[in-house]
Amino acid sequence: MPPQIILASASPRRSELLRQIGIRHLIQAVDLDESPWPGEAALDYVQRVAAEKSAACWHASPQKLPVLGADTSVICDGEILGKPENQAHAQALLSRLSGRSHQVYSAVSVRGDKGHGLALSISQVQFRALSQAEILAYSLSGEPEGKAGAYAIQGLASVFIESLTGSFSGVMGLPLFETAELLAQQGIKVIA
Ligand SMILES: Cc1cn([C@H]2C[C@H](O)[C@@H](COP(=O)(O)OP(=O)(O)OP(=O)(O)O)O2)c(=O)[nH]c1=O
Repeated sequence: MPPQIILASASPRRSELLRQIGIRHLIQAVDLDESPWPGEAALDYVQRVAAEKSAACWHASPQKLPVLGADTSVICDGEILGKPENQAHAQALLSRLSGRSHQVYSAVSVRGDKGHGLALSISQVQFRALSQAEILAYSLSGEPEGKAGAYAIQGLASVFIESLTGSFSGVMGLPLFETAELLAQQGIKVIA
């Protein structure tokens, strides 16, 4: 069966989530400067970066398949936490999240012959208090690497999460409700 879309992302989580809903895709990751602009609000930032990822791939792509780009950011006290640079940074990020709630913003952008669609998913995640031993062990597990906020809801960190309001798939990197709506705009149906 031929691919239905191009996924403009190096994230294995996004590919896994697309597979979960049966969307056949090629992977063509794009390399962008993902730094926030000075004074840029987090809500604007995630949407801009998702749109830039799909645009870069769409303009470079010879196959005229719809292109999907996404961006996921963890926001604590209005600040974008980003991915950990090393284990010490991962521990610092986890200490910030311990015993409190934060937001996860996930934006999806789909471009195709039928135009451009952009959607945003906002989730609220409550972490229980983490001990120093847990923060250390988790940072050594390798799981924080490459993950916004230094944790993976789909992994071991699930035991830190007291509650989630919003979208599990959105926190993991690709909100599937919004994704299905954007794909439908391009004539791609997930179910019937
Ligand atoms: C919060 C959270 C994030 N993540 C991941 C999803 C994304 O891969 C990553 C956020 O970084 P992104 O910059 O959104 O994506 P990426 O760099 O992995 O891939 P690309 O830019 O090529 O699209 O964090 C999880 O896997 N689980 C989680 O619980």
